[in-house]
Amino acid sequence: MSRPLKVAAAQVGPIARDETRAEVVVRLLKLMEEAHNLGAELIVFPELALTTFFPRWYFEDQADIDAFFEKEMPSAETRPLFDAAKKYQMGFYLGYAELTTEDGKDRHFNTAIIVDKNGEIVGKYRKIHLPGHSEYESWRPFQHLERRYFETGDLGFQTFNALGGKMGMCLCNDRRWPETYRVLGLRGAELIMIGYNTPVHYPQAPEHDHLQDFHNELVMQAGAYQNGSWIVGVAKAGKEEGCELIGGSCIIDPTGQIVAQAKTLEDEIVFFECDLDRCDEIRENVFNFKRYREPENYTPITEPKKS
Ligand SMILES: C[C@@H](NC(N)=O)C(=O)O
Repeated sequence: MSRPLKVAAAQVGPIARDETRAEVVVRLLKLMEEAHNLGAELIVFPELALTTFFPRWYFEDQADIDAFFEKEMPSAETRPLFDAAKKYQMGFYLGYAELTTEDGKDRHFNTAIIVDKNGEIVGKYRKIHLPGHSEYESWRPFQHLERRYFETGDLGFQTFNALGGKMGMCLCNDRRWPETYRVLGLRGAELIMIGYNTPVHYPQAPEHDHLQDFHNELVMQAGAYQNGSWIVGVAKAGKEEGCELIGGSCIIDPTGQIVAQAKTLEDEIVFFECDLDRCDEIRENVFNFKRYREPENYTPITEPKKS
C-alpha cells in the first residue's frame, strides 16, 4: 500500500525588521506558486514566518511588542495565503505570533496552524518549550526573549487528521526534546511539521556554534526514526538584522534519513513525495509501541519538575 503526500518545505530567507506583512505575504505566495508547480499538496513555512525574529530585541513598550503579533487569523493581510491554499488545493503550516484576548486579558503565544486544501484552519499548536530568557541581559550580543514575550503553550502536543494523514506540529526548540516527538508519536503522528529560527551563535556556549547544523539534523533525524514519522523541518535562514540563522531545511523519512534538503540560506522550496504508509516500516517493527514500550519504567518523565 502507499499513501503519497507531495510536500514542500518552504525555507524563508531573512525578513527585515521594517518589512511589512504584505511584503512578506508576497514572498510566501511566490513560494506557494513554486510549490504548486511541483504538484505540492502541503507547504510548510517556518516559525514566526510573517515577521523578523523579534525576540532578539528588548522592547519596553507593550505596543512595540504587540506590533509583531497577529490579532486575527486570517487577517486582511494574511487572507491571500488562505485564498491561495484553496486555489491550489494545497494545505499549509504557518508559524506566527498570536495575540488573543481571553476574559479581558491579552495572551501571547508562539503559534503554528495547519490549514487544509479548502483554506480552513484545522489545527493549532502553541509552542511549549520556550528557550532563552525573560529579562534584558546586557552581556549578550543579541537577546533571545521568547520567555518574556510568550506564554507557554496551553494546547499540548495534538495530532490532526488532515490531508489524508495524521499530522503533528511543533516549533523550533521543541524539536530538541525527545518528549515532543514521543507524545506526537503516541498520538499517531505520521508527519511532523517543525518551523525554526536558530541563530548560529549560542551565547551561553559559543564553543558549540559549529555544531548548530549537526544538532539540528541529529534531533530531527532521531525524532523521525524513534517514532516512525516523516519530519519536515523548515528554517527562517540567513543573516537577519545582523544575526546569522542556520538553514538546512529538510524532509526526513521515517527511517531517519534526510531525503531532500535546502542548498541556500534564502527563500527556497525543498520538495519530496512522502509515502505516509512508510511509517509502518518502523512502527510495526523496532518501535512497535504496543509490543515493546515499557512505560512503567518511564515515570520520572511525567513527574512535575521541582523548582
Ligand atoms: C534557539 C532556539 N530558537 C528557537 N526559536 O526556539 C532553538 O533553535 O532551539
